[in-house]
Amino acid sequence: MITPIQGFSKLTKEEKINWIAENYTKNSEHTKEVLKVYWNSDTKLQKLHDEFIENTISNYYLPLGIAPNFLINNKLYAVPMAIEESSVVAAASKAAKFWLSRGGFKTTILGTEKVGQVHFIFKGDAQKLESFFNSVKPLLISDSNNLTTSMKKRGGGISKIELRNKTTDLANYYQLHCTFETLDAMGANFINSCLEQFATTLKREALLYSNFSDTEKNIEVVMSILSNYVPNCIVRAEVSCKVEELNEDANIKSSQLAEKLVQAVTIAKVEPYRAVTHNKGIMNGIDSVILATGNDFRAIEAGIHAYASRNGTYSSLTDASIENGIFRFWIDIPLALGTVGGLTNLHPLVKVALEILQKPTAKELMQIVAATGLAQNFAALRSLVTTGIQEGHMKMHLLNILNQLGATDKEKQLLTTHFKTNTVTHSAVVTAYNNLKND
Ligand SMILES: CC(C)(COP(=O)([O-])OP(=O)([O-])OC[C@H]1O[C@@H](n2cnc3c(N)ncnc32)[C@H](O)[C@@H]1OP(=O)([O-])[O-])[C@@H](O)C(=O)NCCC(=O)NCCSC(=O)C[C@@](C)(O)CC(=O)[O-]
Ligand SMILES: NC(=O)C1=CN([C@@H]2O[C@H](COP(=O)(O)OP(=O)(O)OC[C@H]3O[C@@H](n4cnc5c(N)ncnc54)[C@H](O)[C@@H]3O)[C@@H](O)[C@H]2O)C=CC1
Repeated sequence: MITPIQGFSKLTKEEKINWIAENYTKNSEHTKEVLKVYWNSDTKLQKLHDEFIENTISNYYLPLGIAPNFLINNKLYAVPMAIEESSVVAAASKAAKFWLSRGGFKTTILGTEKVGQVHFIFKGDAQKLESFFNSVKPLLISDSNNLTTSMKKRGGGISKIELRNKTTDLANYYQLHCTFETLDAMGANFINSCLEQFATTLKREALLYSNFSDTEKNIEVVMSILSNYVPNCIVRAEVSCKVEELNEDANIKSSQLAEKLVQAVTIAKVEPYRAVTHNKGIMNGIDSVILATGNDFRAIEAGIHAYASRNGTYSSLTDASIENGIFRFWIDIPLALGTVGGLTNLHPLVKVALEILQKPTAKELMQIVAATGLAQNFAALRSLVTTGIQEGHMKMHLLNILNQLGATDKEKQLLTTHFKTNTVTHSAVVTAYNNLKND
């Protein structure tokens, strides 16, 4: 029987591995071997990775691929993508190549505002709180000067602090709703440090405020934390061309393709079941660049899905139109990204990815990520409304199936050739593999 363990965090890495392998896996020697195969032979590099998180036992690899030919605002990028799913990098590459000869992607930063909140309980007169807040506001700013000096020198810092009365949602609930400019940093640690200082000042000054009653003096701060919902940290990416330029696909007229693409987007705007999958396709592109560049994909995912629901129903992140013979396809997306801080200056592969992207600022990275998400959606929709998704996706997935079957290099070569002219399905690959084995 497995029993709980005390002090797991204090064990050495070797001891942790022994404990987990012996208690939770059938063949502990095999488990230990697998975990160790993934260690880096460079012990210094391995130690760096061990120290990124806690209780590390091994590394978890994801492939890093490249989608070339992204023309974004007339600058040519090769986009690094870290992802486990076949056909995603191919799809982004195909879409980038398609738009390369049609003017490329045009992107615009619509805002860079980050948000953080001090959530607190105040039992008393809302108007007195308002007067107190107005008197204490300069102190909130000046008490955090030591935290904000460098950011201000760079051109950023605290943009605004507002008092928000939320008592109609929850009794006695108020917020300091604060906005920040964090430039090339995602800003979580900067914002959280500022908010915790605001909370300290708020509580301290309330105790000294003579207009408050004893109850009112005791402001209860519940928590101080940034928000990952950043509807004003937004980038737009778009592509457009004459309808007749949508002319690469056999078996469909360009005008018909344009209409079907618009219909596909319209369905995803009105039907949440479809919108979720539609946006999943967009996130294939977004997450993989976020991961490759060492950004926080949980923060990005949470913020984007909240934005997709901002009108009360989960809806498409992309938009499409046909006007005056021009097909236009675009995305507005919230992205709080960093090109300094976090893992960005620590993880050697992240540094390479950022170098491949020509060492972008956070604003440039927002534009690259948005263009990749848009490209991914274009590729998926183009497949969905023409051949169906399986044709291209399964073509890319073929090697995974052959690897699962244990095919040799020679067998893979023969079967890849066979499937150039035959439809890939899981059962067709198993049959072809068995036939080859029995020959
Ligand atoms: C898969 C393709 C690209 C094949 O497309 P194809 O037309 O068979 O490709 P091709 O062999 O004619 O090559 C054309 C270009 O595609 C790219 N390409 C082609 N093959 C490769 C490869 N092996 N490695 C790298 N790049 C590749 C590459 O850019 C290449 O140009 P080249 O490099 O030759 O100058 C196409 O069918 C496609 O775009 N399909 C969409 C696939 C997709 O969206 N996958 C995501 C996973 S499915 C999903 O999760 C999302 C979804 C679909 O549910 C979202 C939604 O519902 O909206
Ligand atoms: N809810 C969330 O999303 C939370 C996320 N996090 C984590 O916080 C990390 C990101 O926090 P950050 O504060 O961005 O990183 P960080 O703590 O590494 O700080 C980055 C620092 O870089 C400095 N800097 C140098 N050059 C700069 C420039 N050009 N522009 C702006 N700053 C510059 C600034 O002092 C800035 O504070 C991520 O790892 C994230 O996962 C942490 C807590 C909560």
